[in-house]
Amino acid sequence: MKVFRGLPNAASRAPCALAIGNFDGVHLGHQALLSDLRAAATRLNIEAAVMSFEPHPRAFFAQMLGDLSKAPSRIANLRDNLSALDQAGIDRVIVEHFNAHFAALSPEEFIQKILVNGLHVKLVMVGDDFRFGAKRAGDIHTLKEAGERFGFVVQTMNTVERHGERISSSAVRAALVAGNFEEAQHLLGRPYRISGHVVHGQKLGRTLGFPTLNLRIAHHKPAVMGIFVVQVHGLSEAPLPAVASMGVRPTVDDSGRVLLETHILDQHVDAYGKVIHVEFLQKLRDEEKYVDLPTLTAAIDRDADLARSYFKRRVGSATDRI
Ligand SMILES: Cc1cc2nc3c(=O)[nH]c(=O)nc-3n(C[C@H](O)[C@H](O)[C@H](O)COP(=O)(O)O)c2cc1C
Ligand SMILES: Nc1ncnc2c1ncn2[C@@H]1O[C@H](COP(=O)(O)OP(=O)(O)OP(=O)(O)O)[C@@H](O)[C@H]1O
Repeated sequence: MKVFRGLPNAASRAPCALAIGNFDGVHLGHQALLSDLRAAATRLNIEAAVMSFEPHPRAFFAQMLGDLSKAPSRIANLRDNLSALDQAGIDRVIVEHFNAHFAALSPEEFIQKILVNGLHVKLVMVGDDFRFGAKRAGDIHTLKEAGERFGFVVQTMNTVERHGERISSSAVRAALVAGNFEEAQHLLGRPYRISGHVVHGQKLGRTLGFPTLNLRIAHHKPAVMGIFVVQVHGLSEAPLPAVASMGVRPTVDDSGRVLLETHILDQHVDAYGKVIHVEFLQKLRDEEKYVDLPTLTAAIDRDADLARSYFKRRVGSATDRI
């Protein structure tokens, strides 16, 4: 899969079937749409392409208004979203920088400059609620009318629902914020995981007795925040039981930088530079600012014990079923 930051240059503009959206989390609704897109592209013998936006348009508008509480939290980082698009068989992803210039494009300008001249679209696949262009003025009818003029087809997708509710990134965010990882898994069609390269931390964890594998989180508002029971994939055949903290570590750091720190239970692993996948299983608590390091260490000690009990219970219930 090829990834472009902004529109590809003229040499890379092969005709394509295109889906447009944020695709945060690549949930089951997205996957159904991408599967139809893949089939249409194969039928027409053209590339399957996705146009996505960075930052999320609602995060951009929230920043313009100076009210970050209006920005949507982020389900997945770019690496995980791209990897899910790759698995869906997409050939090309265009990550468009969403800025004031882009936001001001009228529906007609978006169609002419981006879809027709920029991407040579032959087919556009969208959900039935699709809106685009400045002030969200364009809809499926605008797109279909332009398709007749410019020679592309518009194909729409019926809404994919679960228990009568539309599956959406917003629904996944709500499940994650509530710590309901089972519901998130039902909406995503796979367990909720965050992946990344292990980076060096302040190495304070070792002296506290809890060394951690640290992943940098590039965005400021992850959908999960707090302390969690997790398991780590990518270091051995079986996933490793662990406990993790996603947050800004107010006791030891005032930079406001978000980190995902994972302590593997009861074994030493050296994973610097490796890519790991942290799967979230249960929320234990919110992050706290402790008065000193011994109080913090005692709290992490309790978290680790709770995580060990979680895994023991899980083994117990698996043996019960045999
Ligand atoms: C299970 C767990 C729970 C944690 N809870 C908190 C917390 O509530 N408040 C906090 O400031 N830091 C918390 N931390 C982060 C620690 O402050 C951090 O891991 C420690 O300072 C070592 O970081 P370093 O190895 O990157 O230096 C937690 C870490 C883990 C692994
Ligand atoms: N449940 C669904 N069924 C069918 N199509 C969907 C579904 N969810 C999203 N789509 C379509 O997938 C494309 C990308 O969607 P996008 O990520 O922008 O929306 P979303 O998942 O509803 O996210 P948010 O909740 O952040 O608005 C759009 O064409 C959208 O209409």
